[in-house]
Amino acid sequence: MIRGFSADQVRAAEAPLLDVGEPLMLRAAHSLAGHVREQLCGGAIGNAPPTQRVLVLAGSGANGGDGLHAAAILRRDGITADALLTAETCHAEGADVLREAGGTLHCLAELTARPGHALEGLLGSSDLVLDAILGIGGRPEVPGHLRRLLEHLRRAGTPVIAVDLPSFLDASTGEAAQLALPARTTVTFGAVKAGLLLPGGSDLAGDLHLVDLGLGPHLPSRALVERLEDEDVRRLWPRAGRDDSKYTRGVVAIAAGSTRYPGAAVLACSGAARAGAGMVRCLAPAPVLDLVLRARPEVLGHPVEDGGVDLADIGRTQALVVGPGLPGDDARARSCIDALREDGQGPHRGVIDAGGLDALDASDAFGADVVLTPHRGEAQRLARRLDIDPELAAAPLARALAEATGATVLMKGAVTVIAPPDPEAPLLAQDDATGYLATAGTGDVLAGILGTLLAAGLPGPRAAALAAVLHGRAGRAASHDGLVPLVALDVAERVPEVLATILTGTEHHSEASEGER
Ligand SMILES: NC(=O)C1=CN([C@@H]2O[C@H](COP(=O)(O)OP(=O)(O)OC[C@H]3O[C@@H](n4cnc5c(N)ncnc54)[C@H](OP(=O)(O)O)[C@@H]3O)[C@@H](O)[C@H]2O)[C@@H](O)CC1
Ligand SMILES: Nc1ncnc2c1ncn2[C@@H]1O[C@H](COP(=O)(O)OP(=O)(O)O)[C@@H](O)[C@H]1O
Ligand SMILES: [K+]
Repeated sequence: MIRGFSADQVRAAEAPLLDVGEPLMLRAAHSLAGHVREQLCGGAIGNAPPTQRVLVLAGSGANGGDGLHAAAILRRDGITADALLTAETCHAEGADVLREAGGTLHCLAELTARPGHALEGLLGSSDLVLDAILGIGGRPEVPGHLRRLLEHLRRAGTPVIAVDLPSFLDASTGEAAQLALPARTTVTFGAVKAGLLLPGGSDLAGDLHLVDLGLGPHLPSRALVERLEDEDVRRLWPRAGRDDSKYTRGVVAIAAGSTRYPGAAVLACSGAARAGAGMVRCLAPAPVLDLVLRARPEVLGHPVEDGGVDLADIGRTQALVVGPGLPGDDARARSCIDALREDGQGPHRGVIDAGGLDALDASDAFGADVVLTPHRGEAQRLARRLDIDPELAAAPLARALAEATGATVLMKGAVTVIAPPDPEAPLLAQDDATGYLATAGTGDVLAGILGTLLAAGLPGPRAAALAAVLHGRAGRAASHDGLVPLVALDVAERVPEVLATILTGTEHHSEASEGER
């Protein structure tokens, strides 16, 4: 598990080490320089091709200091590293050691004041840029004098390593300035910053590489944000045992599909079946069931008429999925929501998606094992009805909806954010997907996968994060790692193979960490 902390939490954890004189900046700089060497020449010191040049963009604070120290270390290893100072002041000790090591410190204000293209010339001769303009003290706004620099680097596509975090990113919330530089890798010090895991920061960070500075014992036991990795999937995934029956493994009932959107039922039932439900029931009008059973003969069909469903009639069910392909006024939406409510007949675990979300009102209250799965538009519509500011960013919007409904909220997007109803519990943020998942019907598949995990008895927030991992990875597999388009049913069909890869640990996975996840 990757655990993300706020800027204040990181500063508080660093304080006792700095008080006793631990050389944290030097340690950070050595690890950073090591990483740069690895990028340039596979880790062999003194072996860098002499033509490759590193340029450190150094701001006024300690983040700039990390970059300047790292440049000096690289120089001492025979790698050409210089600095471009982006502010009026810079980290004095870092500047001294880089000068002593033979490096040049260019000044941005001077270069831009010169006639001609001195700045572009310097940038054009750099093979790798270290972004050390701002660290955890940075605000997500770009001052005017830095625009030309950032615009040029974005256009040129020069590889960037972010020092601690991409500059102009809020370390705690993930909010980023539009011109912030996307990094190939982020080398982050002491602890992963929460903003690197959330929408905004996660889009900029590239591969995460955590440098252990010994902060572990000083970090709070609760992180702000968590992210599941393969080892977590291996730990949490429900396995079938010798004593299991289809009922003990979990029965999921899915109220989905209508005359207008019949395919949604096929997709949701396929997601549920492929994720390993003991049994999938589908509650839908007869023509929809006909379609579902042609695609998935293993599903049990429960025909419904206009008047909704009597759940007491359908037999044992551990989780209920309601909403894919339902108009908000479909009678199944209200009867299933009533069952899922804290004061309802149960089951008290399930998924409310799509049309189900549009049928919710302010009086509906749930427990944490009910998961709402809105995309941004659905979340905003629901927020308006619940008197919540619909313009909030994804994470605070998910938090507010969870608090208002008592349910877990899974907010869809390139980064999927999951808010448990307990405001003190960490958010979960998964970034496993591909833009090719932005195609009709993939959300229906996700609802089915999640329904199966809830039916197996997993707690709402964990089930939601696991479903997001599986769904994102299946999307990646179906699109050949983001190379070719996919259709929603492909995503369901790829779930078993992706799961097998994760459970057997046969795929290279995130390199985040030198110990402190
Ligand atoms: N502490 C430790 O033990 C260790 C810390 N380490 C390193 O320290 C880093 C934190 O350093 P830091 O606190 O000096 O903050 P940093 O982000 O470099 O600069 C903040 C300055 O920038 C300014 N500023 C802010 N936003 C701005 C904007 N949009 N545009 C322009 N300016 C802006 C702001 O000025 P203000 O405007 O607020 O007066 C302030 O002066 C951390 O990320 C890690 O790399 C490592 O060495 C390991 C050990
Ligand atoms: N740009 C993107 N990158 C990665 N995943 C995405 C992107 N856009 C959407 N997704 C994912 O695709 C799914 C789309 O769900 P949804 O919008 O409900 O689709 P539908 O209602 O058509 O089934 C969600 O799981 C979402 O996280
Ligand atoms: K930085």
